Amino acid sequence: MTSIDVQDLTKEYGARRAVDHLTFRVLPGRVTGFLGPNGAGKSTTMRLVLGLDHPTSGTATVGGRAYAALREPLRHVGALLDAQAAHGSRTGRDHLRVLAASHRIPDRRVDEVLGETGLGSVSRRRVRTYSLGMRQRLGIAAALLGDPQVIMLDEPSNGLDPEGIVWIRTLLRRLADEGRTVLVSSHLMNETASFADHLVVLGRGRLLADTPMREFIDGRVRPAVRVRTSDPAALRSVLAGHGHRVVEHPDGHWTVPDARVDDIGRLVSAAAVPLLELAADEGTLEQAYLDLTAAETEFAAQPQEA
Ligand SMILES: Nc1ncnc2c1ncn2[C@@H]1O[C@H](COP(=O)(O)OP(=O)(O)OP(=O)(O)O)[C@@H](O)[C@H]1O
Repeated sequence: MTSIDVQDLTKEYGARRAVDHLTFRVLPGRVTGFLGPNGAGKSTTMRLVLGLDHPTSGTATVGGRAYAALREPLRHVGALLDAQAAHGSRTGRDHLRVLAASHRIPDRRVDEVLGETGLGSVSRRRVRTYSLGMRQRLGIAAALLGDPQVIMLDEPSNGLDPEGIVWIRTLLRRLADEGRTVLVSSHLMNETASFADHLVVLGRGRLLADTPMREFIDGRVRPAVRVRTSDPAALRSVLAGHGHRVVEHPDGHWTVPDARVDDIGRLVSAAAVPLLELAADEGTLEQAYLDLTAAETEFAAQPQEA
């Protein structure tokens, strides 16, 4: 089983502790979203896993071994940390061929990953002419080159167009379904919610959460019901009669906080109140995340004095 294991990991840069006694495990067969405010230590953790930096203390291993101890590491771990890493004067194809040659990976595989990442038609152009989205795709192609069991991507949706965002979502799901270990950092909550099964959340270098995504949301966002009626007086009366508060929105829909859709549905239909809409208002990852990280954000905007 090829997991990423981070054990009591600490990294200090001078007086600044970027990663602080961090312990978590990323398991195969699912996509783990890696979240945290700016400066929380996500990239540093990924760099430590890849042996690009040395921990002050603790360990980070892949399949039980330090990255530096892996022979032909691209065959074990594929990573995208910095989309600008490719040489601008090389073509995309040559960039991948150089990487492939260093790991005895056949050129055939270069063409496969170029096709898979949609870069086939631009593969003979120099990287310096690539858009940010194309560079991201090239970085992802490099990560996939060695057909690794473990994939780590730092902000892979960055610069991708809507079609690219759908593509990356499908790719991540497929990689997890193939039994690979997939760790993906992102600042985009809707995006992360669309592909992650599990979350690891950092704040100021420490672990804030390591839970399945559904539990993460349900544990922090209370259930509510969204409702719309053509008879507001009747709806208000039946809900108030059963002790429910309502929040009325300008577009005409109401929210009933701390309520379950089945209960509200029963009450309203028993009272024969006409309904135009009735739905469970499920919490979003964004709501849950902001609730958790409110105290951990180093660079929040300050309210302006009037
Ligand atoms: N090479 C370095 N030298 C000094 N400080 C560093 C270095 N790399 C990271 N840091 C500091 O460590 C902390 C964690 O940074 P890191 O880039 O890991 O956070 P992050 O969660 O990836 O942030 P972001 O979401 O903004 O990418 C920050 O305070 C950062 O300034």
